Amino acid sequence: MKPGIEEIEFHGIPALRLIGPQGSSAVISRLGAQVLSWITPDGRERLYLSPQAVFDGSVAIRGGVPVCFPQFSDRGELPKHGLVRTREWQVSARRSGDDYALVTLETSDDEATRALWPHAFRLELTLMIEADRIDLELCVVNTGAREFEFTAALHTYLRAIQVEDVALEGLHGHDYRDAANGDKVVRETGTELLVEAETDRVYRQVRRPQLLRAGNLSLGIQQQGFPDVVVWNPWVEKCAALADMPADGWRHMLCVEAAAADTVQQLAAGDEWYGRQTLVAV
Ligand SMILES: O=P(O)(O)OC[C@H]1O[C@@H](O)[C@H](O)[C@@H](O)[C@@H]1O
Repeated sequence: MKPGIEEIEFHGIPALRLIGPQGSSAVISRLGAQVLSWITPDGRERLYLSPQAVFDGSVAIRGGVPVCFPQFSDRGELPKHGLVRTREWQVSARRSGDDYALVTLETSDDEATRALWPHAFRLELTLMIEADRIDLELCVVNTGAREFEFTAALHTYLRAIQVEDVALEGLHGHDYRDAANGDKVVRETGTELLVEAETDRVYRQVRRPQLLRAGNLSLGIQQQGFPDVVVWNPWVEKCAALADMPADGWRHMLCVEAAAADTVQQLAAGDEWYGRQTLVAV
């Protein structure tokens, strides 16, 4: 099948399916511009989407790649992870060629966002699929007359058969803020990160790619523009407290997020900022 783009309903909401080369595909919803599925040519789903996720816009969809902006997590006065996860985005570009398909969705400030955050902005989220990879790019445009500050993330939920069998390489030597341990700042001394308990870390100023080794679901992960990498798994107890996760959900996911979480970004009036995350099946 030639690469292309189809309008579909996914769990009852409008979405786009990108057909990539060699049987690959991805789904992105207009709600939150959230990538909800990525299937590689081997037929495997690479993203985690909770079977109890809610799709009515009352809360963010649990899984895939939520877009966090203009605030990461609860590090500020705004709702957790910002304002755009439950917004309807518009499709502003779509194209495909022999070896790729690409869509861009966008959203901008309105009365509801300005009531909470008094700034004018436009966000564009571009998803491109090729045979063995997806690229996600978040573009932030300051359309107002004053500089603003923001934090942001592509909050990627990677699927794991069993998270206890996963090892994440590439973070050695970086400092991280350990949100699961009183926000202590710790230097990573291990060559691989194993998930053996609740994990909620912001690795700072990461310039190397990571390798997620997980049996035959291994992935290369790379980012540009985003300075930090967040690694999150709620483990048993915190997962049990999440209404939209099944009891064993923690076992089948690991969030490896491209983020500007601890490094606040400043954007002058009229300027644009770009952050990207690339996932490659290896
Ligand atoms: O439940 P939410 O709002 O999707 O957030 C999930 C998690 O997102 C992670 O990025 C944060 O580091 C965690 O602290 C947080 O719990």
